Amino acid sequence: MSDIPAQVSDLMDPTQWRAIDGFPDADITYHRWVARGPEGERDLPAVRIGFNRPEVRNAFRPQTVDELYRAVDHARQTVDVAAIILTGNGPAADGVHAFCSGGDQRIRGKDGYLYEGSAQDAPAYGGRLHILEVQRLMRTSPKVTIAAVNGWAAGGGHSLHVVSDLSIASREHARFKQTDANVGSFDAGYGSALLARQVGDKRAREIFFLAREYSADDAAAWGAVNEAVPHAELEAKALEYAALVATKSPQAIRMLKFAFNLADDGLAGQQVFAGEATRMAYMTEEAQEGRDAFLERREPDWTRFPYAY
Ligand SMILES: CC(C)(COP(=O)(O)OP(=O)(O)OC[C@H]1O[C@@H](n2cnc3c(N)ncnc32)[C@H](O)[C@@H]1OP(=O)(O)O)[C@@H](O)C(=O)NCCC(=O)NCCSC(=O)c1cc(O)c2ccccc2c1O
Repeated sequence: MSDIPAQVSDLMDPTQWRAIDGFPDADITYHRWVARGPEGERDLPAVRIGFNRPEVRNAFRPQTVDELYRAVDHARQTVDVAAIILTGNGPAADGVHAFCSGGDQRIRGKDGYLYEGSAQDAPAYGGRLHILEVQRLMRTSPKVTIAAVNGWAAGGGHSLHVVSDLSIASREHARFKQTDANVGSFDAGYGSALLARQVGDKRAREIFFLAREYSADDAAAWGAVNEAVPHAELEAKALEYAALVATKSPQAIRMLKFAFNLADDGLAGQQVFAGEATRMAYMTEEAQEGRDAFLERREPDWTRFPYAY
């Protein structure tokens, strides 16, 4: 039985989680959902990733993004994980809750976000904008990402909820504000284009151009989040979603996720979808006949396989 981890957030019930080896609590926390009982401990099919910088409304700096990428990729490669819950730890000392407030403006250099100690003008230390790599990984990972928006979702944090497959918002504390244009930034990729798909073009332009603050109920009414729930129920609801996803066929879920992404992701989306189609084809006797014929140095015998109509 693993140790019960520290309670990293008001909503996290530590008895339901175990820390994941190799991921010490730092700018993010990363936990595996578990069931503990008299018979011992059993892993359950979800992980929880929490932004862990509540003092800056969970803004991300380059090392946060590195840790986030590594955790999302670890979850991607963990075959008994169906869903990733992405949320923010907190609240901060002033009692304010945050999901994520985007790039940390204090360490923004002239060409991106800087690692601690990096000299702005040294050529080896360019600024980073690699939250976009995390967004791409979230799209190409077969795991369903569920944003549990517990507080402020602003700027690049707003975009992370937009890119998530599903979003649930705390009715009391979730606040949505797309501040990119306030600070001379713009997510001109998924953060704006997918938002327009979700809420409609005029509303998406309003959200970006006016940078006003919106509530969980606004977001639910517009289809930007799946549900607004009482704050105390937010993580339980996210786990309920994850558990439901895990009752479905893994193959069907990944084909559906990649099918939803395909048109918007162009040829890159087609490639991801097609990769899974190839995996299914490899499982057929027909494809195996091709492999076997090559290895046995004979002509393949396709006569058993019809030209289906
Ligand atoms: C999120 C807020 C609306 C919350 O307002 P509130 O009044 O509750 O809190 P404060 O403003 O007082 O903040 C408390 C405390 O936290 C610090 N802080 C908050 N957000 C950040 C931040 N993003 N960076 C650094 N510090 C932050 C704040 O300074 C206070 O500190 P004190 O020491 O004074 O106590 C409000 O905080 C807010 O509007 N935050 C900024 C949101 C924002 O503009 N984010 C950046 C948008 S740009 C972006 O995220 C982005 C990143 C990328 O990497 C991209 C890559 C490629 C394309 C686009 C990208 C992109 O757009």
